[in-house]
Amino acid sequence: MTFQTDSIASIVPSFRLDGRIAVLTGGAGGLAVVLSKALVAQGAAVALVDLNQELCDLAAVELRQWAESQGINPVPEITSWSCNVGDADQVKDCCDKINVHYNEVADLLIHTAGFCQNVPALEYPDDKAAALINVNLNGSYYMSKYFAQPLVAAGKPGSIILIGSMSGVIVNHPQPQFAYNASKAGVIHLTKSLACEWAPYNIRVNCLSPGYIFTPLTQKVCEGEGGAALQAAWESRVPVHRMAQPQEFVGSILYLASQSASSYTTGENLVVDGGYQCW
Ligand SMILES: NC(=O)c1ccc[n+]([C@@H]2O[C@H](COP(=O)([O-])OP(=O)(O)OC[C@H]3O[C@@H](n4cnc5c(N)ncnc54)[C@H](O)[C@@H]3O)[C@@H](O)[C@H]2O)c1
Ligand SMILES: OC[C@@H](O)C(O)[C@H](O)CO
Repeated sequence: MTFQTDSIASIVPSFRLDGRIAVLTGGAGGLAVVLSKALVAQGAAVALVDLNQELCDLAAVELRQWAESQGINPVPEITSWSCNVGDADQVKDCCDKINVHYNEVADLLIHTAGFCQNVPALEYPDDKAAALINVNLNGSYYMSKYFAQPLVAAGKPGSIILIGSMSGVIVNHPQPQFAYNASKAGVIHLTKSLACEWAPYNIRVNCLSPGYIFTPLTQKVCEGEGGAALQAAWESRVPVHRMAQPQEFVGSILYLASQSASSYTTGENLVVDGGYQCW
């Protein structure tokens, strides 16, 4: 493959996503609500997918209103879909319906759906731990597989961004969460495995692994009993001494989504954690 370097456009990548169709799971969640704005601002149509239909519908309405308020014209098509990502049949059905609706195969998957539980391993009910691993790890596989199959059939390139966590490379302290940590370590290695299998189809698969972010996932812990002390303990272990805001992940997502900026990036786990894993 030869690359031109005779114009600015052939050297400086574009982060525009015009014409792309993005499937954004966990679409009603704290990280996705901000990422969805960035996707729409860059010109992508967005299909929000979440277990919580009501909140997902509301997120779609609010996203459209936000885009209009920002003068984005035309507003790319925004839709809302209900799906349990831990159920393979539901995932296949949802991916198929999105492609039929847009009359085109979606080519960008950002998979944020997932959850965390703090339970000591010796006391964790087996079915509860298995259910978490099913959603976080198997769900990442189901979404990737049923997103990729139609792309391969259509011979269209695409980009998959799975959301791991720094918990996939370190063990958080002091809260116990072995099932979450193991599920996220699995997501990171799933990323590498799929990247190798799907490179021949021009489908790049990468993982973004955040540190602690202020979203409903952490807010319910930080605002509960003993939450302030826990947050202080977390922040004392972060070199930048604070938690992140969701918008601090937009740059990484746009980089991994852009076919020109990250054309040679696949199988990567991008850890964005304020330096947590350095200490
Ligand atoms: N918040 C953090 O500190 C943090 C740090 C690292 C990684 N992460 C990861 O980032 C992702 C997004 O987290 P967030 O902070 O936005 O959490 P969040 O709780 O705000 O959002 C998660 C969303 O996923 C949805 N969801 C959960 N289970 C689902 C299922 N079975 N099917 C479909 N949707 C489901 C929820 O309804 C929710 O809308 C998660 O994968 C999380 O593990 C979060
Ligand atoms: O490690 C950061 C996140 O994955 C998450 O916020 C945390 O582990 C929840 O306890």
